[in-house]
Amino acid sequence: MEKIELFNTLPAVFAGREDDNSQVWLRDIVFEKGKHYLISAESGTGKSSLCAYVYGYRIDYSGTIAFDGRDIKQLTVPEWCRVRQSSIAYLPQELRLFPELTAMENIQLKNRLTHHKTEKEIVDYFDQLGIPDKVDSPLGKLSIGQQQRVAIIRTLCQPADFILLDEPVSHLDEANNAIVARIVSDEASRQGAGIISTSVGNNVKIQVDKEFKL
Ligand SMILES: Nc1ncnc2c1ncn2[C@@H]1O[C@H](COP(=O)(O)OP(=O)(O)OP(=O)(O)O)[C@@H](O)[C@H]1O
Repeated sequence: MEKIELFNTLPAVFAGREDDNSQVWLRDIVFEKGKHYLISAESGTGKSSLCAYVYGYRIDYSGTIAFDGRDIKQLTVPEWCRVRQSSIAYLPQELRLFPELTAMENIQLKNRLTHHKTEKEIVDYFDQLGIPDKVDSPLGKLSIGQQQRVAIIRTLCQPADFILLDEPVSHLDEANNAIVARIVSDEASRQGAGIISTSVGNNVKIQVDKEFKL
């Protein structure tokens, strides 16, 4: 997938609103593979909704979202499966991890489907992110910031044209933010992938090609 486009898109919940100040809603914009886009906004302005639309979780919007010119509301279930297997890697804001499984088991749920990383590469990520002792810990016993790092590793265990990160460092300190920025941009460069990240202020410190205010 080379590009994701939005044409005059607006969440249904905002219907009737002019949205003059938004650089995303009710505008025509394009996200190109290989570039980093930051979507910054206040709480409640629709960052997570936008991510859910692009990942196909929700369709409660007007206007059109297109992958390489194709309206995504027309995609079939097998096409959505392919998108999620090989085109878009997604870090949801609410992480969507399983508390009763270990950190590694959570990641392997994804990686066993994609075979994208070796176990050693995954353990290396735990080391780099400062949680080497948490590999076999039940996820529910990790702090929220540690859980966020596990979810980031899981996101990287997926081939992608676009890496979609919904508030990826909201629970992390500056040092871990910098580490996440490095490993995400390394992975994006390896694959030539684009990055779309959202932020309410604490944005991941990856050089931005274009910022949109929601
Ligand atoms: N599943 C949903 N279905 C319909 N409307 C929703 C849904 N989730 C959120 N909304 C509404 O969409 C609007 C934007 O919410 P959203 O979660 O996208 O904002 P956000 O910018 O990500 O906020 P935050 O920074 O607090 O996470 C809110 O008015 C919210 O009530």
